[in-house]
Amino acid sequence: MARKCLKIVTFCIPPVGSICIRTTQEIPRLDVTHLEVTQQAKNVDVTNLGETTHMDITHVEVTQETTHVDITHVEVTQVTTVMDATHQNEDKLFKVERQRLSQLHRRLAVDVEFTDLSYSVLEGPYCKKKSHKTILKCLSGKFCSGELTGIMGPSGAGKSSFMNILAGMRETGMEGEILINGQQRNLRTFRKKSSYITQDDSLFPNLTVLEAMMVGHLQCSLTRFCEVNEILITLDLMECMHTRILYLSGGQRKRLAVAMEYIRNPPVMFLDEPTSGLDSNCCFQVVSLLKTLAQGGRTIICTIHQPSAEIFEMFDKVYILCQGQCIYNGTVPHLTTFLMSLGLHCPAHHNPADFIIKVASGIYGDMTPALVNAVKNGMTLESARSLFSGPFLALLSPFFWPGNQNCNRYSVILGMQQNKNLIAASPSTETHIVDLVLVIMLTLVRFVFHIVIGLLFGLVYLNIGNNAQKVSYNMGFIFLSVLFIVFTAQAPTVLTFPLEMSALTREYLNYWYSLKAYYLAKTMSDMPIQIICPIIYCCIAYWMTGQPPEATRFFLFTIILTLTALMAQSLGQLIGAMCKSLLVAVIIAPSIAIKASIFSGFFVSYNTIPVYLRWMTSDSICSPRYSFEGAIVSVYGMGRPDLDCAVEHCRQDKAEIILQGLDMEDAELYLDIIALVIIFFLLRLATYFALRHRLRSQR
Ligand SMILES: Nc1ncnc2c1ncn2[C@@H]1O[C@H](COP(=O)(O)OP(=O)(O)OP(=O)(O)O)[C@@H](O)[C@H]1O
Repeated sequence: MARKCLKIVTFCIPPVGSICIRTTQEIPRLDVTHLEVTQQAKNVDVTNLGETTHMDITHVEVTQETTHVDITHVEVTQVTTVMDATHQNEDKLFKVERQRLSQLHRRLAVDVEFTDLSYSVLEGPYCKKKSHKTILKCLSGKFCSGELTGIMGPSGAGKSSFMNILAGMRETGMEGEILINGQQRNLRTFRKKSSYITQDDSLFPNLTVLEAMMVGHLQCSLTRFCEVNEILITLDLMECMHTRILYLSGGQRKRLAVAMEYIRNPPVMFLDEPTSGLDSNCCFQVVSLLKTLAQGGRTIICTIHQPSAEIFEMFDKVYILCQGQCIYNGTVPHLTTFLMSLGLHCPAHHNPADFIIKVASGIYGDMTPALVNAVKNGMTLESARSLFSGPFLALLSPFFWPGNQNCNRYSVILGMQQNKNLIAASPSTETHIVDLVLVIMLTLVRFVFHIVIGLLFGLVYLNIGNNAQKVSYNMGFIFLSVLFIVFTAQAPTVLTFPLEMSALTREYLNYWYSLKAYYLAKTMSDMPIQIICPIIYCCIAYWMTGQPPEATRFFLFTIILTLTALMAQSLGQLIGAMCKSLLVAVIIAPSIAIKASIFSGFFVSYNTIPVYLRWMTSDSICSPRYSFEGAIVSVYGMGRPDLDCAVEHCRQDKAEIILQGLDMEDAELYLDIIALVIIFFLLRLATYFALRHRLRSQR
């Protein structure tokens, strides 16, 4: 057992509670076997200026009554003698994690400083005048690189709002200053440097863990694969590497969300309650991962609800909120000291994290004004410093408060790392292609459905296409074909954006990709199915129902139905993009299609429609009027010869007469095609802007 003499510069002994010892040199994890102190103390906590050090002190002897002494040395032994098995395992795990993750490249150090930060929102019923509600009040502080900072506070204290403001997710209603590395925050640049992991860890459910990790890198290089492997091993996700996200447990999803951001390697990470819903072991894993990331020089800021004492100790700094105000901003070990200075004594063996939440919740009376004042008067970090009076300690004081030092230290170490390629090439095309492959079953169902309905219509309307006595049935077939294509193309796409909105918001606001890239990918990946399905349907139904056996007519009929599918798909996307509620989108979409069908020209001719409603036939861009007209003209127009008729003086054997009956004798097919193409592009454009507006309004 190696014995070592360490120079301890000082330690303070509060009347009750923990003892804080600080050393001048960097030491590895050590166990102190014997330490003479001057007053009874139950909990002993030792920290130093170097790498995090926890000393387990086995014996504390009280020899004299004083509250403040200088100690010149203390006897220590190397690690492992006192630690129990659990501690040993955790320590080992932590070291392995650190070793693994340290192999991944480091990023630029980013310190986030904020001064007099306030945030207010407008609230009140929709119909009445809204009033201002102040959620955050004059918050100031600095979160440094290399630190794991926890934002704590009772429910409704403003933790999430604070994180949203800091991360740049919200701007409206914000006042105050946010500095990044001492410079005014440029939101766009900062968002590229940071990532935000929301509470609901919105992930694309159909990807496997490995696919989710590989997204964004079109070349699946060996290095990339190794990096991903390392992270998955570290996060204990190897076993579920090929499991779809849909089936992951809550803890696995949380770890994957962190891992996915980690692979981007941003210098700043915000996490909204990363441990919510996790068991203690998972919480430990997640927080120790965050600690490791912080030790790699990143700025890690997360909100956390009542952590266990073990997890609480892992935070370098805590920022505690109560009613939107800061009631503590400092290191974990000093929290009890700070509270004591205000007469709040954390009971022995009591978790300080629980204690402060109880204090903030008013269990010990309304302490908020006193705490807020104490923070404003600099008593968080400063308060404990005041215990170390004397010129000698004043000289050494910069060494005692590693928070400030860390900022500089990591800045120096990491400042040389250039932030070259933070944003991955647009991953969305890949995401959606992978997504598409994964929903192959759904695609197959759609293909099969088009074949089955094509056959069904073909059998029901078998060979009626050239029968003059069954013209009305044939028109029914054409109208039903348009309606079938509209519904099958529109229904799945209505759900697309409402279902993906949270994942899209997270990834877009984290600058994984641009909205253009996402939207283009979405459009491109869906398009082949929307084109192939109508073609399959037409190949079956057109010929079975005995429509004119001419390649041109078949070709034009198919084009009209394909354009109809694309238009309906775009309309579905627009409805989905505009509706915040999935339920509303699902109700609105078929209602619009039904409304449009009335004016399609099948149920009622243009001249029969009341004048004041005629605008709906042409101006309503979602109307299948052009589709129906185009399909009818491709079948009955373009100088079609007379139809077969079994009776003499048949009135429906002339194609022109059929068209006249529908007020379509002057209809031009090319105009219908052009109209459908224009509507398609307009709807796509409108969808893009609707999405953009929705994403921007999230800020
Ligand atoms: N847009 C808003 N309009 C009105 N009130 C709001 C709005 N956003 C937040 N609040 C209010 O601000 C307060 C702080 O909310 P916030 O979600 O930040 O709290 P929190 O500390 O994260 O709570 P929890 O721990 O329960 O998630 C709450 O009282 C909440 O009702």
